[in-house]
This record gives sequence, structure tokens and C-alpha cells, in this order.
Amino acid sequence: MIELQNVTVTAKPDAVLLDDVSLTLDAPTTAIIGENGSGKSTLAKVLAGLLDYTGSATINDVEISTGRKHLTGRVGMIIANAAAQVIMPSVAEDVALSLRHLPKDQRPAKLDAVLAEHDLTDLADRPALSLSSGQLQRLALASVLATNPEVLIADEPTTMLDARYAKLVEHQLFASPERQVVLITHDMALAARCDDIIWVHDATIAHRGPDAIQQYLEHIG
Ligand SMILES: Nc1ncnc2c1ncn2[C@@H]1O[C@H](COP(=O)(O)OP(=O)(O)OP(=O)(O)O)[C@@H](O)[C@H]1O
Repeated sequence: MIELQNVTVTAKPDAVLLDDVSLTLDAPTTAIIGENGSGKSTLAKVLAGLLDYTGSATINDVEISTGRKHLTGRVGMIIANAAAQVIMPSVAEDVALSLRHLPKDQRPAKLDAVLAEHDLTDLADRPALSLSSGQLQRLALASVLATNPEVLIADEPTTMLDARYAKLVEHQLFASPERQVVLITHDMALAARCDDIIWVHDATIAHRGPDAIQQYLEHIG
């Protein structure tokens, strides 16, 4: 469960990126929708422990700002710019880095399984930075899911993908009922699949619930 109480994020000199947001996220899957620049990624970065905030933000009762050590490995995030997230030289090495939580003897088989599941086997030995944007995005997801996080924050995880891979990734995002997924997306069909939908507007929550998509679409015309 994710709980935000009066969360505000500011940037110098006087920008308010998130304005006094209070929110409980307890559905298995939540979509965050809204216009460019409305504050969605800011909210995602707060949840992933990447931004300072005032107020309180907890994941499974751990305050994010002070509990990063407890949340490491339990909260995974795919950032919007997936290329920046891939840190190891090759595809296989990047995924392997995410398997350190497993006993050593289990890692090779798991690595093969993860590569196969994400259709990355043929790319295993490729330098990660030689991948296309969509391949990089799929690698970022594979590496994050390989850590088996309790909570996944996915910021536009399908933007670079063709229809086939968008479908595969969609399946992977919704595959584990025990994992809480928070999905930032401009894809309204993907948002509609989520159990809860939140429309962020002007650094705050404009609307929440099943009709949030409709309200948002009416707003943007
Ligand atoms: N360091 C900063 N200083 C000033 N403004 C910032 C800073 N970081 C982000 N912003 C602004 O905060 C607003 C919210 O940004 P955010 O990335 O959360 O938007 P978003 O809803 O994710 O948009 P998009 O759909 O384009 O990804 C934007 O107007 C952005 O320009």
C-alpha cells in the first residue's frame, strides 16, 4: 500500500511540481494519466525515492525519504528515458545484475529464463547501448522485473514499442497479482485496464475513479 499525505515537491526558484497531494493507492494496478507537464513523473519519482518532498509518503509503511535502505529491491522503477537506466555493458550483464538476490547457482538458469521471457535471448551479448529505443525499453523492464519488486513504478513503459511488444509488455505488467503496479501512461487503453485511475492536473489530483479517463479526455478536447 502506498500512502501520500500532503506531499509537495518544489524546485528552485519557485516551481511547484506537486502541490499538497494526499492519496492512498491500494489497488493492484493504478494508472496515472494527465497532460504533459502535469506532474505525473514527479509523482512517480517521489514513489521511487528519486525526489525530495515535504509531507509524508510511505510504501508498505516505510517512509520513502528516510527508508530507502528498507525499500531497496522492494520497489522497482522504469523511468521514462529507459536508455539512462541501463548501466551494464551488455544485455545479459544488465539483467544478471538484477539477479544478485538469488543464490549463485540459480542465476544462470534464471538469466536464460528472463531473457527468453522478454524476447531478448538473441540480443544477450549485444552492447546495451547498441540497442534500438524499443529494445532498450524492454531491457529496462526485464532488468527491473528480474529483481522481483513488491511495487513497480512504470513511467510510460510502452511508448517506444511496436504493437507486438506493447502487448507483451502489457502482459508482463499485469502478470503478477501480488505486485502493486503504478503505471504512468498516455495510452488510454492501457490505463483502462488498471483497477484504479488517477488524473493528475496542474501538480495535483484532478479526478480519481473509473470515469477519470472520460473526464480527462473531455478536458483536453
Ligand atoms: N527541476 C525542475 N525545475 C523546474 N521545473 C521542473 C523541474 N522538474 C520538472 N519541472 C516541471 O514540473 C512539471 C511537471 O513535470 P513532470 O515531469 O512531472 O510532468 P509529466 O506529467 O510527467 O509530463 P509528461 O507527460 O510530459 O512526461 C513540468 O512543467 C516540468 O517542466
